[in-house]
Amino acid sequence: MRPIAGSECRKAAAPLVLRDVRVEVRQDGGAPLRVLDVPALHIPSGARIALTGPSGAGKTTLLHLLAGIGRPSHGMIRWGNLDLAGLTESARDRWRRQEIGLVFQDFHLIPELSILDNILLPLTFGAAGRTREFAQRAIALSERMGLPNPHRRAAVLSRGEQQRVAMARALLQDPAILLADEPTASLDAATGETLGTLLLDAARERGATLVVVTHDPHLISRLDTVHRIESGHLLETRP
Ligand SMILES: Nc1ncnc2c1ncn2[C@@H]1O[C@H](COP(=O)(O)OP(=O)(O)OP(=O)(O)O)[C@@H](O)[C@H]1O
Repeated sequence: MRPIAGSECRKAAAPLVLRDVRVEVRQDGGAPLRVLDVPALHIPSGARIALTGPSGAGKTTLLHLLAGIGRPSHGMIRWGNLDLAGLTESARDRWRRQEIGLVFQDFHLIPELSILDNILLPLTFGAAGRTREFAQRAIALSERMGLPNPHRRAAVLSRGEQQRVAMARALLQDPAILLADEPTASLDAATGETLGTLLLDAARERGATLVVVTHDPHLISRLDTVHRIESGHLLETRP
């Protein structure tokens, strides 16, 4: 497939290193409950990684830490020289807008807005501004994702179409790191395979690091490395 114009001038992703990362939560003033324990994790630049494991194991918690959404209770998270866990919330938000394309588990679309406006949504919060170039890029991404008329409202889209919008939005600013939470969940097999291919192609064309939370065996088989999490513990790695 044809790369989207403008994607040739991207930055390379930095490698990711986690050490002694723990997340503890407190509910109703009770004792802290450990929901994630990652003694060590290294994700090289441009790697394509699956995070898998049972429901409630801590996969989304880990993915959000990699995106700088929340901070660990303990430990170190570094992207290259950047100490992500040491940044303030606003600095992490800025960093995420510049470096990360994130596909949330439940899409995070605004139903009243069009496909196009949903794809352009990240510009509302960042410094980049909604330029003609970004609008053209959003239309190109929408076509690339196989979406219908970009002026249709998100409210009328199927789940597969919503997922395509979420993926186009994640690619808008040509991120060096792509993170996706269950991108093929609750889609039929054919749609899941198509969206998996779009995601893998997008990562490959950019040389982006790709981390995917998934239970989908077919998608897992197409990624380079599989990390399994159970009850908050990062257990095994399959190259
Ligand atoms: N802020 C929080 N407060 C209380 N519990 C939390 C919090 N964040 C995560 N948890 C708990 O941590 C555990 C891991 O949640 P997480 O969403 O990371 O699991 P998951 O592996 O992504 O699950 P699923 O596959 O069902 O999406 C769950 O038991 C969840 O309830």
